[in-house]
Amino acid sequence: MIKVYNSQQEASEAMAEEFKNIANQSIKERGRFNVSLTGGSSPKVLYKLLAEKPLVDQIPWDKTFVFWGDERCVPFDHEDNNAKMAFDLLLDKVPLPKDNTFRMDGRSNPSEGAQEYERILKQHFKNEDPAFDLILLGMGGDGHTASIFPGTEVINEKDKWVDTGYNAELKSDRITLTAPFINKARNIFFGAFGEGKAETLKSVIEGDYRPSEYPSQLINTEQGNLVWYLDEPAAKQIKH
Ligand SMILES: O=C1O[C@H](COP(=O)(O)O)[C@@H](O)[C@H](O)[C@H]1O
Repeated sequence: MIKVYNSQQEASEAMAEEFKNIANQSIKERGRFNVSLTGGSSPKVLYKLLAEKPLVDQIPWDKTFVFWGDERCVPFDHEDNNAKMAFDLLLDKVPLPKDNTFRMDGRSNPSEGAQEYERILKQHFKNEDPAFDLILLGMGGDGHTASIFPGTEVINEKDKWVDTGYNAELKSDRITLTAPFINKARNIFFGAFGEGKAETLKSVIEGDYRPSEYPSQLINTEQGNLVWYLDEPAAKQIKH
């Protein structure tokens, strides 16, 4: 489903409302809310909104478990660290127990970091279907999502839940959830804002299936809801 709003602010308000609904529904049905966060620019307004009243008081943070969809292999206090951004804008401002957060760490060895994160996920989901209640994703201007970049090996991964990624432009190692694991989620929100995303969005949503060029095309939930939250400038080249 594609939802288009006048601005990133309006789209983020709608995402925040749905985030709250999914959190409460998940806790009602399964006792906890498992969410995977994204980095980049697209979730920043959403994170701020979730930390503000009234929403902050409407989410049962003590039953919320926070993971990440991808991470850059940089120290936690580095300005490019995805988890740091989420802590700064959201997680440090809400009553979320610190033990309920699970950061990726690939600083010393990305491959070992990916294996370790898969072990953490398997332990967390050992008594239930390994499906996130909600995964937040962004889409880069090159069509990547999480840290699944064009032309990289992780695009073809079928079995692992977590793998290494590589950003050739920045020459930086990454850790990322794989597309098959992301696709198990009950809900996936893709946020993309600004005119700079318009052309790539058209290729991803309406173009031929070429996932090695546009890895975001790999994302397609098996059993859940996939919603694109866009602003008008990002959506200007697609039918909606
Ligand atoms: O490198 C990354 O980029 C994507 C997209 O970011 P955006 O700034 O274009 O929204 C992001 O989803 C991912 O978490 C991040 O590591």
